[in-house]
Amino acid sequence: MRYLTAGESHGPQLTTILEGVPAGLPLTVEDINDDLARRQKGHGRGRRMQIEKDTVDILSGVRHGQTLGSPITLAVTNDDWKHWTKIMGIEPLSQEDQEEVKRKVTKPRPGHADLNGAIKYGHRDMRNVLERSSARETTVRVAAGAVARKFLAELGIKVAGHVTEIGGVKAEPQSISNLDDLKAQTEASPVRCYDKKVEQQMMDAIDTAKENGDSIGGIVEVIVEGVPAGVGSYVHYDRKLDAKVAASIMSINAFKGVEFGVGFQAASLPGSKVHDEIAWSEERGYYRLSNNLGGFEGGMTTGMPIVVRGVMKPIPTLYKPLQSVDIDTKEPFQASIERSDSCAVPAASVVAEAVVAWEIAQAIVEQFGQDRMDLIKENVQRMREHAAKF
Ligand SMILES: Cc1cc2nc3c(=O)[nH]c(=O)nc-3n(C[C@H](O)[C@H](O)[C@H](O)COP(=O)(O)O)c2cc1C
Ligand SMILES: C=C(O[C@@H]1CC(C(=O)O)=C[C@@H](OP(=O)(O)O)[C@H]1O)C(=O)O
Repeated sequence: MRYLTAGESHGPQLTTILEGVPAGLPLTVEDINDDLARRQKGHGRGRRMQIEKDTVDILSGVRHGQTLGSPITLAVTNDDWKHWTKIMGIEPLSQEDQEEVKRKVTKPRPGHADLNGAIKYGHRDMRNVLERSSARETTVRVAAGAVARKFLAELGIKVAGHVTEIGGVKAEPQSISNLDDLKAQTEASPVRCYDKKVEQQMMDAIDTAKENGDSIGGIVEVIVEGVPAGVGSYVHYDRKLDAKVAASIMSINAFKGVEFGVGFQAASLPGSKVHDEIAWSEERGYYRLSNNLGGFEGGMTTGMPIVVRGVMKPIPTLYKPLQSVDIDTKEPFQASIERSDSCAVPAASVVAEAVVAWEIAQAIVEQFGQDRMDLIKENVQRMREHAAKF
């Protein structure tokens, strides 16, 4: 399975084409809209989220509520487009419109793709860069992820994402063993954090940053339960599933690092506190006495929950201006801005769920059969039985 996305932040719509989703997967717009709505929430979002009410149109690849095996086209309309039809118009500008729309973006914002993208593509108007580098694109990645999540649910695999840290305020390591309970707590939280004790502190940290014209980042965690052991491979660098999952997290705008299980703490722990000892029982087959490695050994799943975290840097557009240089005049200036999120870590936890769900679903389709939901289900079940008896 693979997908491409297209669309500018203030253009008419975002689109994705999903290739290789097996035939026979039940799929409705509601399955996708639910995740789109979850991505729009979260304390710290800016005014744009009041304009947009993201919903999907399924334009191909689904008939009577079932996938066909043909490419699936998903589109989300930008409600803000109506305010940008001239600035973002597709046709060449008339003389009269040129006067009205002539203001180019020549002042690159530190932390954004603006300057590097302009140098790379030769754009003297950096709107040509920022429109596509914007995280608005994550809308359709969440739509693609919702399809992957539906696929995984058919195989009894659950995916949950949440926030574990915002602006230095940390949640207690979670002790909830049931993923459904964890999800219920997270969904009810304005910062998508299961730890009620720190929720208010997280919101206060966001509000303080905003009052100071600043922004903050944080850490999100995604847990995937129910993936059989042996998905991925150790035989080649580009078949290692942990590497693909890490790349998917790093592909989210503003993400700067990834860890699995105990992650970076492994640098200071002895091996006896890191490696997950192996046990066997009649009911469970092989299992681990701990899950410090976050569900991966040798680029393959261990059968334990996958636990992956990503760190998001603070939002780069600040109300407190940072210094930059105008690319036309070469004069220094201090950027001031009109609107931005001050913290998007809760929203990013939904994006992280989506990209991880896609990678796991893709690995399963590749390993257990490409075309038909019923055959994939049988093959996954066979693999589970094989592992239990092994
Ligand atoms: C859900 C989400 C919302 C974001 N909202 C904003 C925003 O409102 N303002 C902003 O400056 N950056 C925002 N970002 C981050 C930028 O898109 C990102 O930092 C920028 O494109 C540069 O990419 P890089 O940080 O990956 O290098 C957001 C990121 C995500 C994931
Ligand atoms: C539109 C979304 O996020 C946007 C991501 C973003 C950026 O620079 O990444 C900048 C802001 O866009 P605007 O300048 O239009 O307010 C955010 O609102 C979204 O998440 O749907």
